[in-house]
Amino acid sequence: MSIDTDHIIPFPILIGDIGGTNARFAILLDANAEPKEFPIIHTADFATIDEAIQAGVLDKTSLQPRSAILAVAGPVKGDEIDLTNCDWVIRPREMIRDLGFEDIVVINDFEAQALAAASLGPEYLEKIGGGEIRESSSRVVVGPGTGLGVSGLVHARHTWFPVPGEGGHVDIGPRTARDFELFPHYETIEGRVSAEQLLCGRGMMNIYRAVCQTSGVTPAASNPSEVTAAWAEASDPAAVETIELFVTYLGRVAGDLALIFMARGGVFLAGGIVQKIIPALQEPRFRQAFEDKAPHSAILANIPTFVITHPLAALSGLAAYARTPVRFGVSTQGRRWKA
Ligand SMILES: Nc1ncnc2c1ncn2[C@@H]1O[C@H](COP(=O)(O)OP(=O)(O)OP(=O)(O)O)[C@@H](O)[C@H]1O
Repeated sequence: MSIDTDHIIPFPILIGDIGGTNARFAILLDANAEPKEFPIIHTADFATIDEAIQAGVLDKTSLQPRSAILAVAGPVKGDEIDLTNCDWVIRPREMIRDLGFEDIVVINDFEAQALAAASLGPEYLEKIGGGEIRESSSRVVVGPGTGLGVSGLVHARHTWFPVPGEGGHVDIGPRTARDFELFPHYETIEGRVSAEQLLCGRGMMNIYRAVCQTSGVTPAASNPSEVTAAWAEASDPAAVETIELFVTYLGRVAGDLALIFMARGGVFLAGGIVQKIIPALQEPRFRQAFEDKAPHSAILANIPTFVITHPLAALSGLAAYARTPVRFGVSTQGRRWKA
């Protein structure tokens, strides 16, 4: 990985977190200012990202951003960046020409989550279980959302290096007697139960259907929010078991990822779903699954786990990077365009 030595990104900087459903924007006037946030934009309301930026940001302020740092769900390759789960295509050269930017950087949304995990204060972290952060040790971010995002975060030479990967697609296997009943009922991807098959919105429904099937009950909930609502009200035993299994599997996978990165700096759970099930994560089963890693249970017991509770975590990670890019080893090679 080669690191761009040209660290200066000129202010004011537009930062944007472009998800499948929502796009969130803010402008940073300078390195010390708080980001000026704009109302969340539904991607479906605009045909192109350029129109969304024009109407949702530029028309609403007299500030003219000189640069943009955008985080997108999907791989950043070439001069035309397609977004997963949304029709927008990012064409940085056209944005420079039509919207007046001088400098555009596009990174992956999970790298932005990793930047947040490196920079958020304790007021935005809900601790689950024991262990203490070891400063300057590696960290891991795991985020069940539309898919299962994973990123490592390595500290070296006074710099945080996000390590984007496809860790959400590792295998997950049965452990308990109940797992052995359920696993044959889980929908697979080409015959495989990958972590993402269980740990995302779609994955929650996969678990729920298998629980209903093996318990001989008709599913009452038809989407993840109905499952979490029924769990919160304790109105549907299958939904309650689904969330218990969801947090157990999340603990199992988070523990594996912590071992891989030797993440003594902590494991950070990101995304909208975990924020809705914090009480379930606070019950012992999440940490039990996380620490159940013989012969290394003692190591895991000392690794802290957190839910990121910041409502705009990716944007806050981008703001930290925009303020002092030199603190972060974000490779911009092939992902930066200048006028
Ligand atoms: N109340 C809820 N409880 C559980 N899951 C939910 C709830 N609301 C939405 N979801 C699920 O969360 C997933 C979306 O996750 P998240 O909100 O983290 O967004 P994302 O993947 O970052 O995408 P985007 O940024 O495009 O909105 C979807 O699968 C959705 O069904």
